[in-house]
Amino acid sequence: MQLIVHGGAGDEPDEPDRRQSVLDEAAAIGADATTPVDAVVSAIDILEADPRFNAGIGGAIQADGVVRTDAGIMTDEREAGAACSMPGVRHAVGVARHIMEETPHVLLAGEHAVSFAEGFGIVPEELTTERTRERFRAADPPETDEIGERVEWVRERFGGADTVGAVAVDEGHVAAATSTGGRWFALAGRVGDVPQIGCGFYASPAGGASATGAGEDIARTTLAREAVRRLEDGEHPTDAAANAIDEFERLTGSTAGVIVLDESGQTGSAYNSAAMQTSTDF
Ligand SMILES: N[C@@H](CC(=O)O)C(=O)O
Repeated sequence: MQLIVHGGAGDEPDEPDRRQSVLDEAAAIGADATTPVDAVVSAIDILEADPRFNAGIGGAIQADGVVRTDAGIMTDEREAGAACSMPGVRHAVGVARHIMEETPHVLLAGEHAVSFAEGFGIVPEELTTERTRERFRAADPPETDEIGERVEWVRERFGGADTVGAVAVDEGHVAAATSTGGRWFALAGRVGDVPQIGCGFYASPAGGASATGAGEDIARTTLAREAVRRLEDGEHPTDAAANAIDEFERLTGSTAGVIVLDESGQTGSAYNSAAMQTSTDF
C-alpha cells in the first residue's frame, strides 16, 4: 500500500512537530490497511480525532456557533460517496464511505446525513474544544438575526484551513478522500469543495488527489479533477500537483494545496499557501 496524507494548506501551524507526528502515525496506520478505501478512511479517522486539524474534533465553527463537517471519498472504479453539513459528526469520512458502499447516492446532507450516520453507529458528539470556543467568542459573534449584518460579519472573518485528506494505491487500485470542518465563521449551512466530486477529492484509474484551501475557489476550478486529469495526460505526480496549483492561482489568485498519487504509487504535492504538512508511507 502506498499512501500520502495532508493536514491542510494554510498558515504556518502552531505546533508543526506535534502535527507532523500525528500525520506520520496516520500514514503508517493507513499503509497497514488491506484496501485503499480502508487505508484512506483509517488514516483520516486518526486526523479527525485530533483537535490540531480542522476535521472532526476541533473543526471550524460556523457563524451560529456550530461545527458542521463535510467529507468525500472516491475510488478508481468511480465509486463515490460524500456527506455534508453534519452537525457534531466527527468521523465524516466514515459516513461518506457508507454512502458510497451502501446507497445508490453520491451525497447526503444535513440532518438526514446525521440520521444515516447514526444507523451505522456514528453518533454526533461535541466537536468544539476550549481553544476553538475561545476563538469563536473572540470574534464577537453577531446576536442579530438580520441577514445583512450576519453576512457582513461573515465577510470580515471567513477563512481558515487545516482540512485533512489522503490518497492510497495498492496494486493499481486507488482511493482518495478528504474531510473537513469547513472554513471558520462561514454562514450556517455553508458547504465548500470538500464533499463535491472533483473539487476536494477525485480518483480515476490514473490516480487520485485530495485538495485543501479556499473551498469556494477550489470548487470553481475543480482542483482535484484538474490534478488527476494531468495524471491521465501522462504528467508525473510532482508536475501534476505543481501545474494544477499554478493554474489554480492564475485563475483565482487564491491559495490551495493538493496531494497526488498515481496508480504506480508515485506521489506529488504542491501548495501556494504558507504551509502544508504531508506524510507518506509505503
Ligand atoms: N477546503 C476547505 C478548507 C480547508 O481546506 O482547510 C473548505 O473550504 O471547506
